[in-house]
Amino acid sequence: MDYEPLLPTAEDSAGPSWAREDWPLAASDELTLSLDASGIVLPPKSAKAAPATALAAAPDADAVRKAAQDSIAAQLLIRTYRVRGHLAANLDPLGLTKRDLPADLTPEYHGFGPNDLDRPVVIGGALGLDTTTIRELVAILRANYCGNVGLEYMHINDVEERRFLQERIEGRDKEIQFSELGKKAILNKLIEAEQFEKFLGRKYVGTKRFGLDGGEAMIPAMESIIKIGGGTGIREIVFGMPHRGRLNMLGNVMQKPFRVIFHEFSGGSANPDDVGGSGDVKYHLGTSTDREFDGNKVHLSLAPNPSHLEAVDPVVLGKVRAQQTVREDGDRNQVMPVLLHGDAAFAGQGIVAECFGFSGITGYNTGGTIHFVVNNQVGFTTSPQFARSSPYPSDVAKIVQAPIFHVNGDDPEAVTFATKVATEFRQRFKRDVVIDMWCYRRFGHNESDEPSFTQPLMYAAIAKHPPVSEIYAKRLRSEGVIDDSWYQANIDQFVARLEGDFEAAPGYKANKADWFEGRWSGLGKPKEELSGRRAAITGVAAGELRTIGKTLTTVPEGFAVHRTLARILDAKAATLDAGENIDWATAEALAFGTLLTDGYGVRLSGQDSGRGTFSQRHSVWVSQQDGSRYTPLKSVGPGFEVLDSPLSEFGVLGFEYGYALADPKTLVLWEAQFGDFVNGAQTIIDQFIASGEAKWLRANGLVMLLPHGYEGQGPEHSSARLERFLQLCAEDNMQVVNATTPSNYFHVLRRQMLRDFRKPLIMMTPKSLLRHKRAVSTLADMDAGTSFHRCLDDIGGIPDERVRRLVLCSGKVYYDLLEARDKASRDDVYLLRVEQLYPFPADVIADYAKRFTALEEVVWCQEEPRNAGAWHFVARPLEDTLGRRAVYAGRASAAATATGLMKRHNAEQAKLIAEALGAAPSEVRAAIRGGLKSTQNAG
Ligand SMILES: Cc1ncc(C[n+]2csc(CCOP(=O)(O)OP(=O)(O)O)c2C)c(N)n1
Repeated sequence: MDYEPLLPTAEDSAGPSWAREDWPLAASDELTLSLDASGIVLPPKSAKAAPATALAAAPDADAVRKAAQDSIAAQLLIRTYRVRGHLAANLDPLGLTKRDLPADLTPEYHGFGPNDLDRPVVIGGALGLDTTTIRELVAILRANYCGNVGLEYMHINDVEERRFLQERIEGRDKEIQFSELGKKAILNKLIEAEQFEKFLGRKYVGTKRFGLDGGEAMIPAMESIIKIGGGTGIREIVFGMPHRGRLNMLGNVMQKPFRVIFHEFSGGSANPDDVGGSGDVKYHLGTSTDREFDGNKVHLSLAPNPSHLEAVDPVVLGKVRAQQTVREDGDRNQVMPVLLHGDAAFAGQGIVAECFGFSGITGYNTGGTIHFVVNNQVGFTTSPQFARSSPYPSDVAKIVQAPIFHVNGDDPEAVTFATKVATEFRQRFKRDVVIDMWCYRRFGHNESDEPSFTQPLMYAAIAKHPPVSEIYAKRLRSEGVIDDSWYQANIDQFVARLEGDFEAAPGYKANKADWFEGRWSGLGKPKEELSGRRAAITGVAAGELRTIGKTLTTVPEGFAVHRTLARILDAKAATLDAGENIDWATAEALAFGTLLTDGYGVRLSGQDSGRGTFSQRHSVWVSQQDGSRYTPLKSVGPGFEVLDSPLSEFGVLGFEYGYALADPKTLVLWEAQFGDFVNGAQTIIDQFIASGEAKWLRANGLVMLLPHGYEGQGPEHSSARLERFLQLCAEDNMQVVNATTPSNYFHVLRRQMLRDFRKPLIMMTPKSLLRHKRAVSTLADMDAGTSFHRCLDDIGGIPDERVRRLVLCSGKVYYDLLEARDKASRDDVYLLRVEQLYPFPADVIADYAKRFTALEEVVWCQEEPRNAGAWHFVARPLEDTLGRRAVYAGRASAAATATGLMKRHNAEQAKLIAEALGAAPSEVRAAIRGGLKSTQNAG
């Protein structure tokens, strides 16, 4: 700090004073000032009248006036400290950050000169005082707001929340006081944190570990969250964190055996060798454990994560939400998310804001997250002034009015205190809270990186700076809490334990992987081959389907359903009665309803998913009279939720992936508004959905519904980028389906739950087919004994021996081909629909090809451009399967996914259909001319 302490007092020179460990305040300490939502100081409910002492001595008008002026100015001074005191807090352990004392925190600014400091001033109960002097007031405020903790909370609207925080920090004698036992526990955790890093540094010289050195106070802080959380009802915490200090967290908080960590340092795996997968670097791995404090057992899990900073945040939140549902923790008191962050990532990554945005939303709220920022004041080589536009890395948290504790990481008691109050706040108000721990990074970004190229001054200061454990041990020695031998014995004991584990590490052998336990027990890896049938009998007796259909089409007595919806429901009821012309939305609802009656949960989330972007789903009805909502599927089973999500892809998809991680017994679906928007969530797709099982042995049954199809709606409403998903397919990691019938959709959704394994399902879903006359199914197609088909027959009844041209396709283009083929009365063309693209159904295709003895040509037809769609994915397997190369019929390669011009779209579509059917060049030209004339949507 480069300013002189104000008005030094005995209390000031003794260092910052803070709240006592045994909070809450005694009744007599209660604050009597309150603030309304606008932050205006209101008279306290129980405020005593201004004490006679201040005024009695000066009964004349001038004195009364002066006393009133003093009181008003003193109140403003108090308020200024509450709002801005944190700006003068002592936060930087290195003392390098220039934090000038704001002028409005001085008494002079509020009109108090040197001669006014010792006059009694009435403050009406603020800070627990009726009367004080300005000298004393400033000393208290400085101790409360400008010590080693700075609190930002005056941006919070809620009076109760502000009062709660004020009560914990404001007033005379608010010193942080830990018992001797508590102090020793804190020091012991610091010793463990520090010695663990040093040990790794000695044994694995130059190996990356992203050490916590400089930020060791994070470890006792985490312990404090678990302890206080456990005492307030928490039974489970899901942690998400980046690389920094992760190994330390794994060993010292999550109790991952050190010998396993050392085994990994030597290139080994924590899992048995035969379990498969790619494995991941040791500082991305997760684990789980049970800890007990004060007799309270808390289950802890640390989610595995990729390098992509903050990407795990929504995954953790989704996991927590699922666990809260599974535990029936409706008030969200038992399961809590804790997210740790680096300062640069917290300020820079947009997903952080998306996650804050979830905190108050039905369907995504997790009852508040504790955010802990390891603010080492540098991001790789980048200094804060280049990394953010705000004074702190934590300003993003203000979008939800979260309180923010800034705390000096060299004062572990202050850090522990802040986490304690933060945990209490979360538990009391079920809202997000942030702890921004200022610290430093003793070495480079990793242990072989040279930091002084870019941070010479900081690293010169760090070289001279003692570790936090030494600073704290010195303090405890001076307080008489420990002596040298205690300190050294604790270090020796811990290092000896590490040595023992180090010796044992080479002999470590994993028994079994932990991925099919708890709620996952009974599930496992698929037993059938990748190319095999892997079916489940997903059909349901027509009678049962009709019963569910009845609920789906019955309007409750007195509910004012929209007129058009009433007509839709009548039509739907008629199709169900007839058992014919079942459309997509009905098939989907029947799949959901039957899963609910089977005892599974169903959670569908996406933008406007309740009604459906294309007005097709109507899973939530809104009363036209009073706006109330009715969700028919909830009457089928309480485990149904359909959510109109926030307008986010990255965050919401991550959340749903996390939900599905925790609950394999709920069909979790995320729906993109149009498939095109899915690339906003690319990190979740690449880093979690496609590769999570291979890296971390965590299966996942998430379904992605991606509206896809070329209908002339332009470059951003046509393609869900099927090709990108197919490129990611390998090692049986997920399933990609582009179904053409409602019944196949019904089956694939049910199959997702009814098999004894879970794999993500990527579904290209229809837009125009939602109302296409031929894209309908019968109840018989879904009746008992039926199941999903990986390929679907030609419905034209063409005799096998006449087939000379086999046209394979997937998705909507089938119906265009069908129409054109029928119009041309071609009986030599067989249209084979590949409904599931991955795992590729080579066996089924081979069986079909065998039937066609007169076959001359095989064609792959797609409506996507040549550099997109399935072509590059299927070309080689088709050749391998059929022994001949397929001819391509589709759009030319293109930079934009689709044209925005309807005429051009129609011409392109007509051309590719004509080519697929083997039309003569003149016929193709005619088709193009026909397409160019048409402004109607032909696709
Ligand atoms: C999304 C993303 N972009 C870039 C990187 C590369 N990267 C790894 S660590 C790091 C700096 C992170 O700084 P900070 O968040 O302050 O954490 P620290 O390493 O200082 O603890 C960067 C840029 C990454 N891992 N993730």
